[in-house]
Amino acid sequence: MNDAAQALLTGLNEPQRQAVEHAGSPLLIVAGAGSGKTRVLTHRIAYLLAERGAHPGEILAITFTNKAAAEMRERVEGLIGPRSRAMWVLTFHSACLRILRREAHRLGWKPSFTIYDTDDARRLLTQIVKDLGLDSKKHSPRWLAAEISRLKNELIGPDRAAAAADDARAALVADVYAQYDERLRLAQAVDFDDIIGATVKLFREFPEVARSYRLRFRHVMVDEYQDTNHAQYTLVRELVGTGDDKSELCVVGDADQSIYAFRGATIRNIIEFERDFPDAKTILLEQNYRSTQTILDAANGVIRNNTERGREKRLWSDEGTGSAILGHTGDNEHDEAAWVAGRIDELVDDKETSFGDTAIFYRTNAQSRAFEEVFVRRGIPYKVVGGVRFYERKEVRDMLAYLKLTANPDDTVSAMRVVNVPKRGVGDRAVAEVEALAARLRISFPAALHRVDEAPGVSGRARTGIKRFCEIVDEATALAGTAPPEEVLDKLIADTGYLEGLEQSTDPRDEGRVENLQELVAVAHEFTEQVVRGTVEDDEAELNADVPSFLEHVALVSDADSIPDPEAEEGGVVTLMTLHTAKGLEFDTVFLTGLDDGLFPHERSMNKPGDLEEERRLAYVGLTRARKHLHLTRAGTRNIFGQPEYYAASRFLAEIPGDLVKWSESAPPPRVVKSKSPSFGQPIVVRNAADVPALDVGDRVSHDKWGLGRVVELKGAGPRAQARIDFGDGEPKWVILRLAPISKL
Ligand SMILES: Nc1ncnc2c1ncn2[C@@H]1O[C@H](COP(=O)(O)OP(=O)(O)OP(=O)(O)O)[C@@H](O)[C@H]1O
Ligand SMILES: [Mg+2]
Repeated sequence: MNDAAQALLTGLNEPQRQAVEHAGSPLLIVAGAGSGKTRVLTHRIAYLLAERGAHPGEILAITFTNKAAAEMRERVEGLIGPRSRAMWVLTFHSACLRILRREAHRLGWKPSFTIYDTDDARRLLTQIVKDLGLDSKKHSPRWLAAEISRLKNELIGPDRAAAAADDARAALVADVYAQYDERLRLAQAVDFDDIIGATVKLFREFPEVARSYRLRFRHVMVDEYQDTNHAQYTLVRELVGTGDDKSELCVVGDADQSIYAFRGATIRNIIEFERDFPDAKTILLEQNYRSTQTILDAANGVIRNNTERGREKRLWSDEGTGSAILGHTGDNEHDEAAWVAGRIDELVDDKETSFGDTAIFYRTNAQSRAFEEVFVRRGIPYKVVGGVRFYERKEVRDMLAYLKLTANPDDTVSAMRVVNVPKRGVGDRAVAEVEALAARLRISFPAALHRVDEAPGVSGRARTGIKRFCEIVDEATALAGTAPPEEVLDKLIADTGYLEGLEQSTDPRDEGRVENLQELVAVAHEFTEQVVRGTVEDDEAELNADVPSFLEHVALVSDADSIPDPEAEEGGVVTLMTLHTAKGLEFDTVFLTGLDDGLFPHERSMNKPGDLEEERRLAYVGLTRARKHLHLTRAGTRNIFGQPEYYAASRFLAEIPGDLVKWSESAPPPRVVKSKSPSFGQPIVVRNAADVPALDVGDRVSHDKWGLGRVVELKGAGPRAQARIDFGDGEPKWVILRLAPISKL
């Protein structure tokens, strides 16, 4: 064995080493949390290259979140250097998208097809419910979306759904499903579930295509295998194959951490791996390297109560007993949050932890608010993962809808969204007329907008508005052919008059909206730069600094991606997130909050044993994220619609051996409050193009919020002028001069 390979094996225990060295038959690694599953995957990748002569291009490693994929890429690069760039270390969705973009023509799609996210899909369903004359209260788009998603995750198409429908409800779902798919097709769009389903379809209908990918990816690896659904499982099977040319498969997972049943995940895939792949080998890992024995004992105490568990595992740790788990029952949710804040200050002051190594978990997003309030007051830097996410904000979505139209002229949902945004006199009636025209000509809605003259019922005012809309989109489309995405966005923001609208608004929230648009342009610019520098994940330079690549990048950004990099800021920031986003991550200090029965376990899960077990797995995931300091808190009383409601302690607490937890009597005394009040900034000003300050590189400027800075780079002119300014606090920031509250010194 060569030295590089040898070095990879040291620092692994015996079963881990076996897993890394195993060759040939399919390999399953089942093991509890923190036992090094992900570590085995990354070392295996490096070992394949170092010892078994694999080429980076032959490796496909799949995981569930972009954050996890990025982390895996980083770890592999740490082991083997820049050669890792040619590897596909991706989420299921991005791997499939890459394949689909290349092969779309075989399925009769244009390569520029659009991705509809949850919100787009729901809008389309709302439209269909309306068109079919259904009662949207009885058949909510949300419910229909969930039903259709469930069918897609099972790889059941509209025809099969219709054939299998044995009651009126199922028949109705099948009907809507058929309509929905047809409209997606007309709009040249796919939803999230389709991304996987269509790739399976591609492989099944074109075996030679499947074979070409199989011959390319000789090694396929899947992390968090317990969370695969049927479609993803099938995809893996098709990709790996069963014949003589099959590739090597290695999956790792933990049945106790399966928490995505609502997306069709089934632990069947892990439990029956040996049946699905008859010559499979299974390796168990039992040593946990993450947590103290105390934390493990607590986690084991809880998960032991599940009946559906797959293989029995006995996790142990060498880290010693460590400190006791601390518990606190608040008087209400504010008291709970205050105790958490006090404890964080204490640990940070004692240098036991840093903000960046601290996480707060809760069952539902709404619980973050109480923590945010007290953190702001106490000056604890924090970041919420999830909630109203940047890409879900209205103004951001509006601009992305325009941008999508420049990439896909048939994108119906986007066109409907913004044809009258900002208002240009295109009312519901005009939209209905154009829709009728589209149906008559069998073309997409935006295509029909371009032929509005053939729709006699459209009023003169609406007609003018529609023509203006088409003009804006067409001009931006032309620009998109040659310019990077931020320029196209800039032009759209200017041409649509979106900013002027916000400027005239007296709604204080519109200030934030302007900032969000500015941020969006900055995101696009950053993307372009990364592509140019080659620091975006890059397979044979398929990502370009253009609108379609940018949209793809944006579409794939998931919650977990906004988790801050602890190195980014000294000491980092505390991360607040739901238990679902916490999987695979680890932190020195963890607060598992809201342990009130009815909240966690959630009351919806209490009547079905299967659902309760899923909640318990969620608790297990939460508990096992902690390395050293674990805290369990509850509010006892919570305000629900203004009324105090009393909650009993979560039943999971009773499952933790009592001697492991030290419950506090009262909150630690409040500490000196650091001043850091939320800023309610200046009213926004959108400058006329003529008033944009003339700047040169090197000029000193003052920004209302960020203070003094120096210009390091300039681009664009007139209304689109941007400057990159170094405020001396990390990466220089890009600002749009027309928007930024900036003056030259
Ligand atoms: N043999 C080992 N020697 C030292 N550290 C190890 C070893 N194996 C794993 N670790 C460390 O233990 C921690 C947990 O490992 P890893 O994240 O790979 O576990 P996991 O099984 O994937 O956990 P999860 O189930 O939560 O995803 C990591 O910090 C990892 O570097
Ligand atoms: Mg892992």
